[in-house]
Amino acid sequence: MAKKHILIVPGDGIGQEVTEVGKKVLEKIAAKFGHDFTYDEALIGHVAIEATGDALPAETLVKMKASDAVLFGAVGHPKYDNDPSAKVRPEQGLLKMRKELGLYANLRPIKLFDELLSASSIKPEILKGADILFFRELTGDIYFGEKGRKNNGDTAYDVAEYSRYEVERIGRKAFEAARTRKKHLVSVDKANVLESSRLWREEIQKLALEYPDVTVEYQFVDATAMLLIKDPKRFDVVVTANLFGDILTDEASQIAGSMGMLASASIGDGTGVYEPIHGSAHDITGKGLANPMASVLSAALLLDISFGMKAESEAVINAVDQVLKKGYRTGDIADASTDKSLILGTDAIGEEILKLI
Ligand SMILES: NC(=O)c1ccc[n+]([C@@H]2O[C@H](COP(=O)([O-])OP(=O)(O)OC[C@H]3O[C@@H](n4cnc5c(N)ncnc54)[C@H](O)[C@@H]3O)[C@@H](O)[C@H]2O)c1
Ligand SMILES: CC(C)[C@H](C(=O)O)[C@@H](O)C(=O)O
Ligand SMILES: [Mg+2]
Repeated sequence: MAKKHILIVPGDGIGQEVTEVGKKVLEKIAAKFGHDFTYDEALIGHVAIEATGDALPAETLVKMKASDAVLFGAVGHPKYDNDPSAKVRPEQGLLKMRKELGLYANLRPIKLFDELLSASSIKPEILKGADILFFRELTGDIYFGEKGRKNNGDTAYDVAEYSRYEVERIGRKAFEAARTRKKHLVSVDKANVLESSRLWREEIQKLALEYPDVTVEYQFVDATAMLLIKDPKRFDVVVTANLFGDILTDEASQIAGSMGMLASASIGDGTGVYEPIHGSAHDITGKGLANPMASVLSAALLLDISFGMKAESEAVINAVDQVLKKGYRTGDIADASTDKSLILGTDAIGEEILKLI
């Protein structure tokens, strides 16, 4: 029996809807395996701005640091997306959280459940067996460099910056993971153009000497974008910078069938944060249509990585697999062959998952 304190941070839009299902899954696991999980909740994003004027209130950060793990939903609101001049924005809360908690490694597993082979727009024979683990650097790059306007506001800039230390620590995590998998690592950069990428490549090359058992392939990001779709099975572990990782993993979500299937773990030296890779999806908010599996699978990563609970984590993944095997789908992973009566909403498919844990 383990005692753990989990902070639930649903955020905005469908973040609220899917995180509720993720939390229920954690409650079910605690009941089934006899753990004592306690929960608290905190604000981030648009809902936090509305309540406090701040996208990451100090109280939320204090609660995050005091918890054993955080289950996070999403942030964002169309009000800000369509107003580039807004000074306070929901996404600032997410970025500040990552920086303040030192969450430099974002693990994004791209795992295709066999049942979803036909849900992807990529041909099944190209997809079958695809299984990729992305290591996206999360606290550096153009996201956190100097930014501003000059020339009376007519020119804008964002600086992409990496230190050797930042590349080395994410690189090491990726090499260690590659060792436990197929011993093949792809490092993605734009070293033919960017100085920060040239430093990235130098550091990965240095690390490679320490991991002679791992084969390293260096790719330029534009080629990776193409190869992911052409031949996803050629990838096993991928390590890349913050911005490239953001873009490539949304693309790679199509290998898994939908954004609604992709979970992630943001880890560093302190509390880990577990978050779907998708956003607040205001086009479907409030309609009960969101696929909660990314949140459920994020809860599985939380159990495995932060709590070392392998059996519990597998029980969650297995429940998702069984629900898919039974033919249940949310709209985003349904296809022309899906029996309409098996297309469920967020809560209903959540209930099916809970029944199988
Ligand atoms: N980690 C985060 O909090 C995060 C991530 C991405 C985007 N955002 C924010 O979210 C807002 C919307 O951004 P966007 O539209 O570019 O990206 P999005 O991920 O919210 O949505 C992209 C598309 O995928 C669909 N989708 C996403 N998750 C789904 C799910 N679980 N089930 C079914 N369909 C799903 C949406 O309906 C939409 O059509 C923006 O404000 C953006 O800044 C936040
Ligand atoms: C909302 C945004 C700041 C965020 C990012 O770019 O990191 C999102 O796209 C993600 O992938 O978590
Ligand atoms: Mg993203």
